[in-house]
Amino acid sequence: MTTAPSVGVFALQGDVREHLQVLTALGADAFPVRRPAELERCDGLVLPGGESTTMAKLARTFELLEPLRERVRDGMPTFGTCAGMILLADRIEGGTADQETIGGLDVTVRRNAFGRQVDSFEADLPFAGLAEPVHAVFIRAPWVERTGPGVEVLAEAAGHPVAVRQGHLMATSFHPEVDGDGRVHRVFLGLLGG
Ligand SMILES: NC(=O)CC[C@H](N)C(=O)O
Repeated sequence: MTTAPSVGVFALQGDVREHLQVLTALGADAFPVRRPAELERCDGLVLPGGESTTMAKLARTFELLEPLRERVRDGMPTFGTCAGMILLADRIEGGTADQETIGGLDVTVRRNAFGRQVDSFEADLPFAGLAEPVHAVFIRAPWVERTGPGVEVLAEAAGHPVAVRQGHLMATSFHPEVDGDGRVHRVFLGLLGG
């Protein structure tokens, strides 16, 4: 690509720094997003892992929720990881009664799906379009319970989708930012049109 794409990382809560590092290493102009003006600068956005109910509440408080919904609806490439996957989902199971999302991704996501016994685990998963498996780190992770017709499954674990794509939207249940392997982020940057 001729100029580096501007890629924001939602930064009101969650593991922001690791995403910024991976995106920067891949040549993106990566920066934290806490305000609507910062969101306006974004060619693409990452919604990191964290706590999805807290992230949604803070987005509402800081007047980012509606602008986020608008940008996602208007086609901004957006990548949600773990809690970020929950935020992108149109439907949640196991959420709190009043839990809001940004939405846009036609999936039903189950929060904390892998159960208490396996709070966190790691697995090497085949990932559509990548020659070698991805080392996936799951931390109190969701899985995708149901997908709409336009949703492509990129990876699965325990018989459920854990990475999906629908047009300009992409989401993983796991944390591709923690082991320094930039391949999944590179797939996302490919959605920015380069
Ligand atoms: N690592 C994570 O992002 C965990 C997500 C968290 N369990 C939630 O429901 O928001």
